[in-house]
Amino acid sequence: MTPSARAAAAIQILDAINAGAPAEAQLTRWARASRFAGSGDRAAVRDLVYQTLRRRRSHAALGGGDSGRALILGALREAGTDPATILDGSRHGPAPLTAQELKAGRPPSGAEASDLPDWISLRLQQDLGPDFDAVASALRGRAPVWLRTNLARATTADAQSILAADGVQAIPDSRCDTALCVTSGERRLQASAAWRDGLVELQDLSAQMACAALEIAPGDRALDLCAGGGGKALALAARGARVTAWDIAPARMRDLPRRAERAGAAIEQAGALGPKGLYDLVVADVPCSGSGTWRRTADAKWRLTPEALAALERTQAEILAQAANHVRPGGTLAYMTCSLLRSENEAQVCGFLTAHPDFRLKTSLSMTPLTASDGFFLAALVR
Ligand SMILES: C[S@@+](CC[C@H](N)C(=O)[O-])C[C@H]1O[C@@H](n2cnc3c(N)ncnc32)[C@H](O)[C@@H]1O
Repeated sequence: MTPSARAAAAIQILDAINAGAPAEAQLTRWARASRFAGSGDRAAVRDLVYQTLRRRRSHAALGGGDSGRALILGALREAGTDPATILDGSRHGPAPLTAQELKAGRPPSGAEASDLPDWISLRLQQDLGPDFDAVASALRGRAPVWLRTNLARATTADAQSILAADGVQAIPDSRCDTALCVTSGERRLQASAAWRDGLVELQDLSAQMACAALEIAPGDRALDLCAGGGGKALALAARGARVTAWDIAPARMRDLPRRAERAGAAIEQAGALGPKGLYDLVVADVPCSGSGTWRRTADAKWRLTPEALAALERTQAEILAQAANHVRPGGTLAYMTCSLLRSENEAQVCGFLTAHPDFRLKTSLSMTPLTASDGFFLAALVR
C-alpha cells in the first residue's frame, strides 16, 4: 500500500471509531476485509490509528475538526509532512486537500496540547502535581514492549540470547530482575522459541515491579480474585505460589490454561460459585479507569466519563471488601490498579483501612512512565 492508501485506511477506521466502534475490533475488521494489506501495511495503519487516537485532541486542533480525515490532516501537520503529498486523490488514496482544509486548523492550546479531556486533565494536575506535564506528555507516545522472563524456565540472560537468535532484541532493566525491554523485532516475538517454550510473557514493567514487590514464600497459597487473562496469576506462580484464579467474567480467563501450560505453571480455577477459604496472599487487580495504560488503549481515555469512573470506584471498594474475607490472619491483600488517579488508588486504600481496622498498610508503590512504564498502583495490606 502507498502512504496515501494507508492514510485512507486510517481515515476509514477512525471514522468508524468516531461512530462508536472499539478501536481494536475495528482494526481487526479492516485487516480481515483487506487481504491486499501485508503485515507491514497492517502495522503501519495500526500505528497511524493509535498515534492519532493518543493525540486526538491536538490533532483535531491542527486538522480543523474531528472527522477521521481532519485527524489525519492534523497528524500530518504535526509530523511536518506536507498534507498535499498524502491527501492527493491518488488511486486508493484520500480525496485531494480542499481549499477550506488548507485554511483550517490551528496550534493546540492548554489541555488540547496535553491530549486529555478537560476533567481528567484537572484531576491529574491535582494528583500528579509537578509531574503532570511530563506524565501527560509520556501518555501521548507509544508504550515500549516489555517481557517478563519466566525465571522458573530461564534466566533473563538466557531468555535474551534465545530471543536474539530468533531476531528479537531485548535488554534487561535494573529496576526489575525479570524484565526485558524489546528494542527491535517485536513482530517476530510470537513465532520465537523463547515465546513458544514459555521463557517469556508479555507484561509491562510496572506490573512486573508490583508483583516482584510482594513477599511470596514457595508454596504460599495465592488467590487472584480478578484474574482476567492471568498476567498477575502467572507472575505469582513463577515465583512459587500455588495460585487459584477467579474472575466474575469467566470468559476473560479463557487464555489462562494455554498460557499456564506454556509457562509450565499449575493454576487452579475457582469454581462457578467463587473462591472459598483463606489464602496467604489475595491479589485484587481491580477494574479501573486504565488511565496508566492510555498509551496502549488510547480510545479509552476519550470514552471515560465521571459517571463511569464513579461506578468503577464503587466496584473497586466492593471487590476490596470481598477480597478481605479471603485473607488469613497475617496474610496480605494486594490491591492493584493501572490508574494514575488518587481516587482509585490512595483514596480506596484509605476508605478500606477505615472500614477494616484489622488491616494495616505495609507497602505502597505508585508508578508512572517517569519512574517505571505504565501508570500502576500497588498497596500491600497485611491482616
Ligand atoms: C484489570 S482486569 C484484570 C487483569 C488481570 N489480572 C491480568 O493481569 O491480566 C480486571 C478484571 O476484574 C474482573 N472483575 C470485575 N468485577 C469483578 C468482581 N466483582 N469480582 C471479580 N472480578 C471482577 C474483570 O472481569 C476483569 O477481568
